[in-house]
Amino acid sequence: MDSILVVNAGSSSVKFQVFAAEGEGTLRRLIKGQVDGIGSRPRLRASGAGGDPMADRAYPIEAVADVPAAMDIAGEWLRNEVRIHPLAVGHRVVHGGPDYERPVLVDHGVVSRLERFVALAPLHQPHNLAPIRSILANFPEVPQVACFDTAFHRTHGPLADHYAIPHQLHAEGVRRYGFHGLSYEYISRTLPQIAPDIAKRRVIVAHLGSGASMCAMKGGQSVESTMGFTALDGLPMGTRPGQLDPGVVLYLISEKGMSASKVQDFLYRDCGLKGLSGVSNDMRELEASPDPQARLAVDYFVYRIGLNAGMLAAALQGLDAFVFTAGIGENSSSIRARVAEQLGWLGVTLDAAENARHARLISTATSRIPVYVVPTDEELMIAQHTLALLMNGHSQNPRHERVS
Ligand SMILES: Nc1ncnc2c1ncn2[C@@H]1O[C@H](COP(=O)(O)OP(=O)(O)O)[C@@H](O)[C@H]1O
Ligand SMILES: CC(=O)OP(=O)(O)O
Ligand SMILES: [Mg+2]
Repeated sequence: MDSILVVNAGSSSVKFQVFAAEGEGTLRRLIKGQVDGIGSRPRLRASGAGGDPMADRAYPIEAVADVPAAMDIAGEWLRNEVRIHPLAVGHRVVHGGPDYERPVLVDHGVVSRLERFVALAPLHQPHNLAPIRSILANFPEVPQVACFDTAFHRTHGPLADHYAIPHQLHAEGVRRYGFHGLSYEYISRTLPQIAPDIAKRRVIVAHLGSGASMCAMKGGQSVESTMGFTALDGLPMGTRPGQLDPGVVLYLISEKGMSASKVQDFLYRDCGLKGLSGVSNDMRELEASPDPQARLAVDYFVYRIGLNAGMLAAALQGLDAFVFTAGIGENSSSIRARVAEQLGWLGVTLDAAENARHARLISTATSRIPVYVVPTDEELMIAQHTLALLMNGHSQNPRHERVS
């Protein structure tokens, strides 16, 4: 059977899915899996078409210390135990820079152009490109498609796209790209099935995972994002600080004598929930911890989501709905409840029981702003783009099938 393998390396997880490509551009999910808890509680889990478990293995923290180690575990399982031979492979590539506004078939030239953005996404880009390079070297006949986090945000107008810096830097690519675009694209294509009228209006989507950002959408298109040139800006994340006065970076260099690479490591790996709590980068561990610093980190996360929601509501000149997605947004009813409290002044009232059972609609019938939980599916988005590129040579409007 013709299958498409999708690989999505995030900052705390490697996610993968295998789809059967059936006639007329239809996809059927065969396998869904992930290695998550990298650096905290590593675990490989995978399930088959009907959700039947295929693997569930825990690893000691030192056995899966980073994303490449997680990638090896997922790759070995798929090769040696599932024995898949995909027709094509679709990859999430976090940074597409100014050149790529849609998915692209990969060759050596594309890989070298994407390597230029490694410095702009050091937690992701190297891990996105490593499997592409390895498949190019070992299975050059297998088509590969790169799908970009940045592409969905290319609808930003000039005000959202600029920093107040000399124009020459913007011309050479120092812009507010925005990330998590495959997740937002999936929500944008799914919302019309859930709430058709609302999908046409002003919506804030909060992608709260290990990396976290929010997107202001109007009519299903991105008009503003909390992330910018890199995936460091905006909300606090597992190990990244989110919005930070650039003066702090100058202080680290001039007063602490830190080199550029030390500062890079610090900002990408030692800050955020991990740095502030001193306990963990993993929201599950912070929520379970009695440590006051862990509580401060969770409070800060919730507070900054509220502040940024105010900013995005201003960009949209109002708000018609709020959507939670990604690891924390889909699974933590207590974070959702606390964020909703912050959004009370905008007209949000949660239904505690619906929130506790992770319902699709979690606001009360009288809430002025409806609040939804929509599990994201970046891998399905990537599979659709990959199939569309293989079939038509372009991927502007992939079919959006619901898959089991
Ligand atoms: N039940 C849960 N409660 C709270 N947080 C959760 C839960 N399940 C997952 N998470 C959090 O979600 C985050 C991972 O989200 P995910 O979207 O998979 O991240 P990424 O793709 O960036 O690696 C982690 O911080 C993890 O602790
Ligand atoms: C861009 C980004 O932060 O991605 P992730 O949340 O998957 O780490
Ligand atoms: Mg992710």
